[in-house]
Amino acid sequence: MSANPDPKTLSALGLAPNQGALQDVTISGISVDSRQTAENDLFVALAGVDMHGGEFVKFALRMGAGAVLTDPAGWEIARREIAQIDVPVVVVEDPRRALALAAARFFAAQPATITAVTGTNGKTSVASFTRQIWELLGKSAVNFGTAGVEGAVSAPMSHTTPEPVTLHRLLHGLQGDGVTHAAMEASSHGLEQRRLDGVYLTAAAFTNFTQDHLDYHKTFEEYFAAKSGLFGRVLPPEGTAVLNMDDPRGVDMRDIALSRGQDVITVGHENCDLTLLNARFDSTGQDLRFSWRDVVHSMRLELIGGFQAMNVLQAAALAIGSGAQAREVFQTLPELKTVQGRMQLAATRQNGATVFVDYAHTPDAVETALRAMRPHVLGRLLVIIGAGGDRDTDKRPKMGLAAAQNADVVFVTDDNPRSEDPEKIRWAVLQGCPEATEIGDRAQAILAGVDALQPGDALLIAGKGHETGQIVGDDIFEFNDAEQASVAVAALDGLGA
Ligand SMILES: CC(=O)N[C@H]1[C@@H](OP(=O)(O)OP(=O)(O)OC[C@H]2O[C@@H](n3ccc(=O)[nH]c3=O)[C@H](O)[C@@H]2O)O[C@H](CO)[C@@H](O)[C@@H]1O[C@H](C)C(=O)N[C@@H](C)C(=O)N[C@H](CCC(=O)O)C(=O)O
Ligand SMILES: Nc1ncnc2c1ncn2[C@@H]1O[C@H](COP(=O)(O)OP(=O)(O)OP(=O)(O)O)[C@@H](O)[C@H]1O
Ligand SMILES: N[C@H](CCC[C@H](N)C(=O)O)C(=O)O
Ligand SMILES: [Mg+2]
Repeated sequence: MSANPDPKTLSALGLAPNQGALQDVTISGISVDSRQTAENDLFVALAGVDMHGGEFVKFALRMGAGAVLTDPAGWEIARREIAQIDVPVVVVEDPRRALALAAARFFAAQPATITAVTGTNGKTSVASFTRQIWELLGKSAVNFGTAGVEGAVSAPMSHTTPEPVTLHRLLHGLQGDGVTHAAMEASSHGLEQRRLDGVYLTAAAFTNFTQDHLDYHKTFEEYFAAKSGLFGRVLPPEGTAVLNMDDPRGVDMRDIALSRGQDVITVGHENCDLTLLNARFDSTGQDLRFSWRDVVHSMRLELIGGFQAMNVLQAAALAIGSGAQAREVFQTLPELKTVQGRMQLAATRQNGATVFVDYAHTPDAVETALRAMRPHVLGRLLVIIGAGGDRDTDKRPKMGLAAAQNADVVFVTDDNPRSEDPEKIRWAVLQGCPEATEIGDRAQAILAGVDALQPGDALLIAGKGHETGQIVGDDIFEFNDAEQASVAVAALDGLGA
């Protein structure tokens, strides 16, 4: 998947040199980092958070760069530092967008059907459900984002939304592998930096908007503006916008989508195209009653948590908006599996009590996960929590409090103590939940939690989700919550359990 496609001219990439040597040249690759620039690459000098890529033009040229793309500030810096630039230079106001469009043209091929989802929470879940629906309809499909590439192709990824060269190399490779359908996550960083502007989307979804990433976006409005770019800029007018109208910002997104001439599918609890009318929860899932443009359907979901139903309906709407038949899409829903490490049913005791694993590692997430579980549980709700070392210390007692307020029984244990003294971290968590049982060893805590389960009870093991290691000092010990839950159930109920 890593090979570059055939070399192309700047003009074929939509780039016209206006500085340096004013001639069209053929480039063999595109690079945004001088350290990774190869002979005849187009080097793209971008404004960074700390420095400007313009400072590295001289190094990129030494590496053999065949052309440069930058903004006026980058050009100023480069010109100051380099006596004469003999390669063509393209100076534009928005080089990130020019890069995204050029990368799309350079790699040329993309799967025919691509959807993107933005929102503070639920992106990975909606993308995974969309891919699963397509697979159940017989398509060759992937989703990609925080959890890497999953589905017809598996690969790790370092970003939720990769920068354009990595993104289009991936899409080109997927198309070559016969993948026809891809569901991607659009992070607010990715949208702000125009990383996906060259992707041809058939449909795009908005899940919700709450506080996050204010370190990068500075204000709520900037953060919203980044997200709304998915509909205002990236999704073409012939695309379908799938919007969660339960979120107050859904109305703003709808105005933007309609002003661009996009089709809109609204999703929510009242008066929407796809309306969630009712849900009945039980120990392993929920029965949904929903309407699609006034026709009522009912369907079983083997998923825990009211918010998962909304994620599933948004995924269904993305599949419909990309051309699938609604009735066929709805028939796949009972087959959907939860996303790894997110409200994942990890084990069931012989007495019927259940054990779930979730990635909740903030006070808000602990509360959300426990509240979502409550209607599924006839008996008591037990939780195991811990807080990471070398991370926000302020959240520790708050996580303890969220656990105490929303669960009936709390165990406090270790979760990646890293360089810190684990006892001190547990002590801080316990300030919020003084009644909790403290068991430092995570495997022992899981065993104790599972042992305490009576018929009708459920246990949530929070914090590590899909993680496969426990970080202690500089060591990483193999550890997986779901695996440990199964081990504990087998030990207590016998191996056949
Ligand atoms: C905050 C942010 O998004 N930063 C991105 C940004 O880097 P930057 O602005 O800090 O770059 P810089 O270090 O100041 O350097 C400026 C430019 O000079 C170049 N350079 C630098 C040094 C050198 O020797 N030669 C050289 O050419 C750099 O490649 C860069 O283009 O531009 C780089 C190139 O496009 C990105 O790799 C980098 O992502 C960094 C790695 C990152 O971690 N981003 C995270 C925050 C991110 O995008 N996260 C979201 C998900 C968030 C979430 O939902 O949790 C994601 O989609 O993954
Ligand atoms: N629709 C939703 N509304 C509220 N909370 C949700 C929703 N979907 C998921 N969550 C919560 O958010 C957590 C992360 O879910 P998910 O990974 O799907 O989100 P994400 O947007 O991809 O997050 P990230 O930005 O970290 O990649 C889940 O463990 C769950 O507790
Ligand atoms: N990626 C996040 C999540 C950590 C989850 C939890 N297991 C922890 O180690 O705190 C972090 O590194 O802060
Ligand atoms: Mg994600």
